Amino acid sequence: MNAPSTGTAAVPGTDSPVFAVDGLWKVFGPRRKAVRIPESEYASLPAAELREQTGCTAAVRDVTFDVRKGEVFVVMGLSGSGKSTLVRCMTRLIEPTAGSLSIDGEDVLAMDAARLRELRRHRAAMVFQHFGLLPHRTVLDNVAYGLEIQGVSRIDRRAKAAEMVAKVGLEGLEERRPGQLSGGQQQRVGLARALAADPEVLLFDEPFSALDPLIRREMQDEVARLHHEEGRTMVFITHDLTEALRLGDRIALMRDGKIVQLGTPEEIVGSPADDYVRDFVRDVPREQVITVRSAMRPAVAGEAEHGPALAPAATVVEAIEAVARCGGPARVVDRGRCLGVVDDAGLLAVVAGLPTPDGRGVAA
Ligand SMILES: Nc1ncnc2c1ncn2[C@@H]1O[C@H](COP(=O)(O)OP(=O)(O)OP(=O)(O)O)[C@@H](O)[C@H]1O
Repeated sequence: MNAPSTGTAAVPGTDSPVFAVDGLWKVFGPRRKAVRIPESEYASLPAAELREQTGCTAAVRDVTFDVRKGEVFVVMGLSGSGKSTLVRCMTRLIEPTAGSLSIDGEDVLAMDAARLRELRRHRAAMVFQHFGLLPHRTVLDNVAYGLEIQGVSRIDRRAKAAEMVAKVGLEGLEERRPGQLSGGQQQRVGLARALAADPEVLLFDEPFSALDPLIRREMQDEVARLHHEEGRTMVFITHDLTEALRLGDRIALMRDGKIVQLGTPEEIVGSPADDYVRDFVRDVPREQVITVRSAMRPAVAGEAEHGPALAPAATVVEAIEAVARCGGPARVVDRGRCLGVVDDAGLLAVVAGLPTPDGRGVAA
């Protein structure tokens, strides 16, 4: 098994971390103190043996990552892999067992109750799958609720709430109650409520998993749009690979409480860290994720001067269209400089799962 990748490719935003998580553990079970994880030898037992011998579950095992400013960081994994526990630990809705955790350099584990409240209200707001809306309040009042708790005046909070309701596309529905809305609309109210507090980070816990596929897609587009417009840092939990690939700048793939790979969608699909990840991404249409930066080869004899130009982040699908239209190689151009070319052989190799010129994309 390879060491998990750290996801070193360029992502939007800067490199300064918002959240820094280091060596984090969460152990559940009545005997968790007695088993002394992570210090004891129990820490290295596989999940089933640990449960058998101690009755404990290590839901999060020695997890380390940063969430960078302005990125969408996706935590993905099958049911029971530890996603929710991990993200709840980040604002101490669940107390971690061991490890360190900071937000903007401030130690979250050292925060007192008042500081924690401030963290959850102003700095890292959570959007849940079950929207937690107040049934007897109108849409507008539900959105204003968080501001009410913060002590914002009625006039100001209603103005802010109206702005957020419009932002998530619910204009005209302000006076309805949650029961008079569809699931997707209710999720939009939940989103508007979280946005109203203007948090530095939005944490989404499988927000769309109860929605039907079309509405789900619509909500994903909504999140992508909001992210694009505002550049807000987001942490997004999902068990759906398509959702993860669509939304994530980087993805942490979890299995049995551990991160088995952390990387960009292209790194996860193009260079799976082990057989588990390879199996996970087997059915992903590679040409929609792999970029021409990985598929290009050096230009030879005059190729750098002719042919359609593509940005390095263009996908192989886009390149196939360009190459098919012009009947020759396309150039990969960054700020006026030709980095290389993609031709039909290189593009077909990606589709076929053969190694790309940069060594990625070894066949599954
Ligand atoms: N309060 C708890 N007490 C005991 N075990 C727990 C508790 N909460 C979670 N677990 C266990 O920890 C592991 C990780 O659970 P978690 O809910 O974090 O996974 P998940 O990946 O979010 O799953 P899902 O996608 O189903 O929500 C599971 O084995 C779960 O049974």
